[in-house]
Amino acid sequence: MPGAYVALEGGHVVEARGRSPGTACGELVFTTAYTGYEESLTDPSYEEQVLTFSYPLIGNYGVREERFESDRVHPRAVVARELTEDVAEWLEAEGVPAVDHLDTRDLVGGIREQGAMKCGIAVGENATPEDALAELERCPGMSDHDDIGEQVSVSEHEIHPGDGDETDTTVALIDCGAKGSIIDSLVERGADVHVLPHDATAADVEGVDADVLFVSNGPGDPANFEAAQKLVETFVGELPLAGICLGQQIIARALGGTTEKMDFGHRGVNQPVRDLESGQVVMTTQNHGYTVADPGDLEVTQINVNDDTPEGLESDDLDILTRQYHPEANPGPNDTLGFFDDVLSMAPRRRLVAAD
Ligand SMILES: NC(=O)CC[C@H](N)C(=O)O
Repeated sequence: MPGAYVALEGGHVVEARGRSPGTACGELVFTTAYTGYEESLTDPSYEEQVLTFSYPLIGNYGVREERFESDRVHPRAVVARELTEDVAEWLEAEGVPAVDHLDTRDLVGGIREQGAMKCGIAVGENATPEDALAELERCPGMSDHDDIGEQVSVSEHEIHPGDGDETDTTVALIDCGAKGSIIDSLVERGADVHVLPHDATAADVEGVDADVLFVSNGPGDPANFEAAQKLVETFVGELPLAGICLGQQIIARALGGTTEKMDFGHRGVNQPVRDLESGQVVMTTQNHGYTVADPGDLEVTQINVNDDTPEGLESDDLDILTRQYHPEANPGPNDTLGFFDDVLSMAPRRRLVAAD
């Protein structure tokens, strides 16, 4: 596979070693996570992005399906300093182009200085720098993917019954590209989880008799999830609301807030977050390129220690609880798993049982 090229916005082309053939384009982003490559590569939030690993060796403990967060690889292409044979074979089987043996430090430095950028990739026997540039040329901007929810969401209602005999909570989870661990974290706590498509209607939510409306993580610009935002607007004050990452952004927008694109985002497993009430700092897993700029009617209760961006939003009056980071971890630390207990404690039926 002699030809392997990465064309960067501005026209600079970097030569690499081809590990999985094909052509692709996407938004070039990096994660600093040093483990959890299977979880990251199957996280639907990476749809339409090209994922660069800043940790130099990726694949050193193999590839196991039980660690996947969804049923396929989501980044359009993968870049690393060194990919093991296992990972290269997996990506080739999935039809996802991959390159290594390039200076990822330089690449990451460039993204930090210039921000996340478009890139084009061409890998194969006859691939040329011009092929990579042609990919770059045809690459849409992240916000132009207005059908991105369709690419990652379930198309039909799915039910995941809660663990244990008696369930006292039903969660309607709006699937904007949900990681499997979010569903598992709720099911493990006994909740029945009804996964609904990203464009579910109010009647769909009413049909499952939900105690909590939960908006999942997901890819792209939160402005492109109009249906989910409308659902939140419909149920605010009627049902407790919870959200993770894209879910936080959608809920903030529905409550009169705004979101904006960050320069290069937060992606990694050691992002420090401070709780403003307790002062406690916890380590979190993150993967986002947008942030809440104005929280609207919500209160900011947690912030990122590095740049003060909002990490937790709440409203006691309206029963709303959201996180910008990923409490479900996978990959990353389990410090914030208690979020799921806090979300379920907002459910009216749980409150009744707890009061008995
Ligand atoms: N993990 C996520 O939900 C990401 C949210 C959104 N796509 C962002 O990049 O900010």
